[in-house]
Amino acid sequence: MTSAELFNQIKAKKSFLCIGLDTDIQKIPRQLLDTTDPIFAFNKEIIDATHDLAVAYKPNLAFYESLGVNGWNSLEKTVNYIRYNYPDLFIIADAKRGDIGNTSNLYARAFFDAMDFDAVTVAPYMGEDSVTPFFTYVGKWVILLALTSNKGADDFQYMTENNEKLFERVIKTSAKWGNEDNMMYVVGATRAEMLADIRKIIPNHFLLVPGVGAQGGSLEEVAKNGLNKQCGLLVNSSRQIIYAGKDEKFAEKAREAALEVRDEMAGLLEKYL
Ligand SMILES: O=C(O)c1cc(=O)[nH]c(=O)n1[C@@H]1O[C@H](COP(=O)(O)O)[C@@H](O)[C@H]1O
Repeated sequence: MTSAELFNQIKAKKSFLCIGLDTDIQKIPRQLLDTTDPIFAFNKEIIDATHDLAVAYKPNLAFYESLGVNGWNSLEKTVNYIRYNYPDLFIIADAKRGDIGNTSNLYARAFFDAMDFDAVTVAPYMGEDSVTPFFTYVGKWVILLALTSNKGADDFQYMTENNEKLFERVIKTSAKWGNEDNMMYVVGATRAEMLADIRKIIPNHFLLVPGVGAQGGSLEEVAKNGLNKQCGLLVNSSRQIIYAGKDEKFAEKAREAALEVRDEMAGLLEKYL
């Protein structure tokens, strides 16, 4: 998918919402536990109830890998379900990978060939040859961690040399490895005050912004500082949406929560775009 195609979807849906499928076997409604694949059953209902309000879904791999081979099967079924039923949606493997080139090649094959994800989150620490193998798959994306939403972001990401913070250096250097149609950056919503500076370095790239909802980031702040002329934002919310309801009406409640976020996004697109 190109950035222009993504923007078309955003305009049509008046939404830049990415729903995080952080599906936790201990949090899903009990009645699903009797089905053959509770994780997939939960995801399917959430996706069916929200697909017209979101432009992307982001399964976080930890929730699937922690269940062993069954989790991996649920993940694959989820990706295929979205791909075949709602082909316009953008699917992100939140895997935070990256290794020596020879190994990154196989991570790329895993997410883009064995499975049909559109994008994978990648950690920048190992540098260029750990990232570029993902670009061999045309139409697929790397989403590089730049400034993360967690407290630990303070440990390294703000280190400064010659007036340049480490995350700014990561963005500046890595922007040369790819382009605006195969590379996005993660910037936490809890760090929205840095978005204006980040936009000076990469005015046109898409950003994946997690940290609204359960982590307390402000959607208004993110939009005000982060929107560009092609929207340029995918804002992720996981727990706030998928666990909005706990009983048999969980999918309906997830839709209500997603609708609330989508309506706010529609207003922000009108206000700032
Ligand atoms: O790469 C990510 O998606 C990510 C980066 C980051 O800086 N912060 C962050 O929360 N995430 C992920 O985004 C999701 C946030 O979930 P909620 O806090 O429940 O909305 C989780 O899957 C996190 O792993």
